[in-house]
Amino acid sequence: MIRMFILSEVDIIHEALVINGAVFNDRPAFLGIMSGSGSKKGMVALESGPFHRYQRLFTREIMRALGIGCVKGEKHFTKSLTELCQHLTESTGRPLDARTTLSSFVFYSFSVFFFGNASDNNQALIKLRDSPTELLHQNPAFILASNILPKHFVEQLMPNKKKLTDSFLEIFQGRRQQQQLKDDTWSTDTSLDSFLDGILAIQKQYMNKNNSSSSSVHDAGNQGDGNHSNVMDKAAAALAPDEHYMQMFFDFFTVGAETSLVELLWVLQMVMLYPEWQRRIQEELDQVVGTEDAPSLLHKRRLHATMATISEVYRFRPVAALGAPHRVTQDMFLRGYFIPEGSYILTNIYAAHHDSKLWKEPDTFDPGRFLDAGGKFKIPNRMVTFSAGQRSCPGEMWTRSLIFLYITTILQKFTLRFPDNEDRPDVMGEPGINYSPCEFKICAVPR
Ligand code: HEM
Repeated sequence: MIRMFILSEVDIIHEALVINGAVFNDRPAFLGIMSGSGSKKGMVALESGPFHRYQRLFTREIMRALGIGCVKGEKHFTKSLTELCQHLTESTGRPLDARTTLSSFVFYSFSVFFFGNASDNNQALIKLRDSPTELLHQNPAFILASNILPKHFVEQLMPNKKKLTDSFLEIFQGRRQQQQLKDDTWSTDTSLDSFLDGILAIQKQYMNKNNSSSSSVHDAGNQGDGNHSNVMDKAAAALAPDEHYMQMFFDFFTVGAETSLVELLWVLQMVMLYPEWQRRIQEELDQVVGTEDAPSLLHKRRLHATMATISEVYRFRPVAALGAPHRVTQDMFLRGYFIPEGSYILTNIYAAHHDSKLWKEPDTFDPGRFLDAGGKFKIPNRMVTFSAGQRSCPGEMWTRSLIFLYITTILQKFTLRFPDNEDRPDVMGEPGINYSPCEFKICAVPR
């Protein structure tokens, strides 16, 4: 019998995933079956240990080199934001389905970040952009079936996965051919265009190991321990084949693009349900950014109501409400409870964010809780929207940039309203693998 424990308070989540991370950060095997990867490929279902550490290290290094979370990384969003504003302008205030409208732009931002311009001519990715749900959506029954059916049946149930990973491989190999023409000094230190370029640099570093004594993934992971470097080298060797990277791309796409889209939809819905906060955001955008310049991450520190509203949505409606399952690698006591080896752990992020010991009136949407008496934004430190510890979300900075830039760019130019004569969506949303808002329509009225 496998036991499952659900952690529902921020301190306990922290104690398990951060302080006792070595024991609490493995994944249950069923996740590998669900993602079609097994526990030795990709990132989401990967067993804990050196492979996982190595992937996290180079992911962090590539994100840093791409400037994700800083002004340098804003370029990944520019084109999709311009096209979105054009689309909203052309809609002339007519009701638009929020999900259908936003999804293609968010998925496009995602593919630009991942593949740069290399994605522009790939048919499968163009299709993904045009109808993302068609490619990524899987029947929920599949999740149950994947636990009991043999692997080749599961693959037949996931035809979209094959389409997607084939297109990733095509882009990957095409780009590698182009990059092979470049000289050997090309690495993650040089300016990268996309996550894909970062992966190619990592592969090249591995192949040219003798030249990799300057800043490299191996150095980044080496904390003065010769054995550590050795272990990382072995992990690099095991992960060198392309198929590992294809599964990693697949994991990032399926986990990342949908979750960030859904969180963005929550933010939009909340500013429409609470127009007083929408007005406050617009007023401060007018003061701080004006109407001519594009909002930038540099403005974050001066956009207090904006930051407070986004943070309150992260608290109030965390899209990954139950996190992702963990597996315990040895017998353990946590707060007096005995947790046997092999137990599954879920983090109830929703409950942690609605804990009345930490939050006054937790079921009320109130961005004001993140503002001090002078109206300045107070950085929240009791939230786990992106989880915590070695398995915490590697896409956090990308998502935070996306949501900030989308909300500020849209509200600088448009006022969002529900269509007249239509019921407001239920703020409780819809439960599911992702905690999503109910369907709603947007009227974007130019300001
Ligand atoms: C609002 C958007 C997002 C939220 C709320 C979110 C939240 C989370 C949470 C709660 C986890 C589970 C962590 C754990 O197991 O303890 C997770 C894992 C993960 N997320 Fe995100 N995520 C978001 C967007 C993204 C994006 C954009 C990407 C990709 C760029 C991404 C990639 C991943 C991956 C690969 C994992 C597995 C990490 C591992 O097992 O080491 N996520 N995310």
